[in-house]
Amino acid sequence: MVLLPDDEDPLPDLDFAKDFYAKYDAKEILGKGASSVVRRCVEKSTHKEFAVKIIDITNEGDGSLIMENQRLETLKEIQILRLCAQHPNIIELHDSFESETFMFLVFELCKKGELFDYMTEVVTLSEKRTRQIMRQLMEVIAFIHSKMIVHRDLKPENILLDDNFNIKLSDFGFAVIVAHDEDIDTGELFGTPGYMSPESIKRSMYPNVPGYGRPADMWAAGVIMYSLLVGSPPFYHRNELRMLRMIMEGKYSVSTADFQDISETAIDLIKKLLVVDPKERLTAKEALQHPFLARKDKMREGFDPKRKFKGWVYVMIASRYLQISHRAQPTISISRVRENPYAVRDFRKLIDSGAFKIYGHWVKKRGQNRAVLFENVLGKEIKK
Ligand SMILES: Nc1ncnc2c1ncn2[C@@H]1O[C@H](COP(=O)(O)OP(=O)(O)OP(=O)(O)O)[C@@H](O)[C@H]1O
Repeated sequence: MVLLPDDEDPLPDLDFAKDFYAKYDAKEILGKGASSVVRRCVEKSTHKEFAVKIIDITNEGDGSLIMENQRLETLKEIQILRLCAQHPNIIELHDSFESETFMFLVFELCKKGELFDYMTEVVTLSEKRTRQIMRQLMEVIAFIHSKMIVHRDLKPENILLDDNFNIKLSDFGFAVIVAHDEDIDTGELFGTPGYMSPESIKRSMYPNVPGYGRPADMWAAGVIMYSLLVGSPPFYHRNELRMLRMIMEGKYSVSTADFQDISETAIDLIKKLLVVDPKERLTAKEALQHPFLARKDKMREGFDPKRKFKGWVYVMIASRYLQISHRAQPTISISRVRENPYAVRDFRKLIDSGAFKIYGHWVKKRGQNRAVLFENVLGKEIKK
């Protein structure tokens, strides 16, 4: 057993992993999965950093019982990752090793971690930032779907970010290759409840409904887009069965205070992704043509004095407008804030970021306004 000074988790014995140790130095733990540990590692020949996913394929510490399923699933994941190797927004599998008891998958290192953590940190993303992420996500989906690969577990936890905040789709553990869009007809539920499509849930409940396929990924993309803009998922209920029912019925809201600052174009794309009938749902190629994603954000260009002068004129006009509108802004009355603090933009941001810091991003549920929590405290104080 090998132990690094900074963690308690043992590294696989040298004997079990000599091929890996011959090429790499294992470093600190980056994260853990259900049956895997991910560590930073350094390639000895190039001194380049990578992330190695070490999967234990035994269910006895001594390696006596090989979990053949785990091994076969990992081999299938490797095969799919190799098929996707050319895409810049898919995590690159650099190397892989198999010993009697462990499998080692060496991936490019994504230092910025998961999109999920980034969302928890920033609460909500601007439309511009959402557009950048969703465009990359749709390009990746269009790419894998052109190869008839269905990811089946798209969610912010499986989207890693590189140093430049480009997305890297990871975790192809549930991915399958299909021939047609109704090919996945297993009664077993795959994926993560909040991101599951209505058709995959129905398939698991009723044996005589059709199977599902690529559109299931587009549903998950809709859930991700909603969560990026709003900061909470569209479908949530503490009772999981109720949540699954909400998904099957496509019951979500785009009319709460959360949507006050969100453009019609963005809402329109969400609505066209979160369509219950998979045949009516946008494909990734179609989504890329949607005005929200097709819109070009201004790029930095070379110096142009005429444009620069024009820019200054706009700045002057805008600052004058801001001065006027600032003066004209209604003062926020205490009674208005007491009545509904969540309706006041600045308070909304404050409540959101406070709630996120304390509870994490699951706290905000559909139908539950976080202002209620705020009001309760305030109410009690007033009564005193
Ligand atoms: N290439 C990478 N670069 C940086 N961090 C990574 C990389 N791959 C995984 N991680 C980190 O390691 C953690 C565990 O990864 P892993 O893929 O094993 O997780 P998981 O998807 O939660 O597990 P499971 O495979 O059981 O579903 C992730 O949460 C992520 O933060």
